[in-house]
Amino acid sequence: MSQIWIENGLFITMDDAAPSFKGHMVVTNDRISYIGTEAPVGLSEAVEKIDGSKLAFMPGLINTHGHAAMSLLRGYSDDQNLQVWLEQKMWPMEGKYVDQDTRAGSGLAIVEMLRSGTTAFVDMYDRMDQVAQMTELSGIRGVLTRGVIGLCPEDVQEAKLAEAIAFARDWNGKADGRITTMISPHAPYTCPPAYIERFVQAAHDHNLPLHTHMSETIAEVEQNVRDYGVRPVEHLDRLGFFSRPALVAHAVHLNTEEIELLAAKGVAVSHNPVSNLKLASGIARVPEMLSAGVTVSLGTDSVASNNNLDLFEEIRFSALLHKGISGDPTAIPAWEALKLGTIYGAKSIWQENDLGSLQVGKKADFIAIDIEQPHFYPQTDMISHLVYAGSGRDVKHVWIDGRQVLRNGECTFLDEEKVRYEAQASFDRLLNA
Ligand SMILES: N[C@@H](CCSC[C@H]1O[C@@H](n2cnc3c(=O)[nH]cnc32)[C@H](O)[C@@H]1O)C(=O)O
Ligand SMILES: [Zn+2]
Repeated sequence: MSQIWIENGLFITMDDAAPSFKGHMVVTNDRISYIGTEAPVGLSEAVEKIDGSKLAFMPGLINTHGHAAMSLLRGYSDDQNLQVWLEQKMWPMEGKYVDQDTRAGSGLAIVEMLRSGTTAFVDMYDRMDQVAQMTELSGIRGVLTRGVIGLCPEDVQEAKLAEAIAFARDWNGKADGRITTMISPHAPYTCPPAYIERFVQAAHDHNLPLHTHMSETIAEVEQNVRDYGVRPVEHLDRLGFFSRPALVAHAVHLNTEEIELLAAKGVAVSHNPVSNLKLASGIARVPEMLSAGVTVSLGTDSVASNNNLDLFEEIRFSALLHKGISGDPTAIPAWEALKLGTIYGAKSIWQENDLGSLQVGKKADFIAIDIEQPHFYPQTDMISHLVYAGSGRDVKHVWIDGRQVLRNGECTFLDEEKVRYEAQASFDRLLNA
């Protein structure tokens, strides 16, 4: 049995019953076994004590949409809209990837995520065995899925679907349960309807959730109406997509009926504010979705459209952006913004019983923030400070499943120098390939 005792820390729990307090937390093996203001009793003699007096602790952040391996393409194409960026810039480069590139790119992304306090990430890409292996090695938690673009001949479609199913089946529950999987047609505009139906069927057959990009741009919505006579939400609904647990990324352009339908069907939305701003896609109607009862969480999308994986930025953007465009300063208050990055993230990946808050019985996925810095003074409302003044660079330690995966800002299971070297080598090769 291993035990950790965090002494005299400031805990931001994400539990409405006790949002924040000075106190103690005990982790026994991979779960939180005690949290409270009083010192714990009856601990094992071998307990590892951690002085929490200069730190704030909170649940690890959950990034509910991204493409880790695209970290190699950071800064490769800025200041373009989605269509040009994807078709003329990303896809040609991605077409040159070999296994080592996906491995190098996802390694780089994982280091960046751990260093900025993300403990679980959703990843949609191909060559997913590489991503899964890096996930396993690094200690991070992943919800992984082989995304499929279906604009290809039928035999290639068959092979990709088979690969997506095989990956999801092989890796679900692996890495001590840190890896779970989903089934993902890339988007309604890159997969024909009959093909999407096969993903839905596979999700039913193998009891897996579904993930996709949806209603990201006005052009996408218009094209969907032109091609299929309905907007993307109704289109996916007709194809049975929402008959399974589903997580959709973006959902920027929704009308009120669509928001109500997503709420009624229990569809989770990954809001990617920075990527949506950078690609000029628009601003999702998050306050309306939240008041309609839609589960909304936060994603970075890839760094090729962000250009970093610091989820504290999405938290702050969601707190600011929706005030700005609604003219309502109470839109998405600090506590709600933090929930988007934590407990709502856990709900979006169907793991709210295990993740997203510091509560007894939950998995010990938590982060420690160095609050002895000027931007956290005066030390008053740390929830406000974390949202409006903090950043991922303030994260000092990270634990996942009770294992320390980041110590003093450095990954414990990955060789960061090697990761940076390999990312550069891959990029240099891709550029000249
Ligand atoms: N190459 C794969 C599909 C990969 S899924 C992930 C894809 O999503 C793309 N992507 C990244 N960000 C976005 C976004 O915001 N909207 C739509 N697609 C995106 C990315 O370029 C990548 O091609 C195949 O064999 O079918
Ligand atoms: Zn995406």
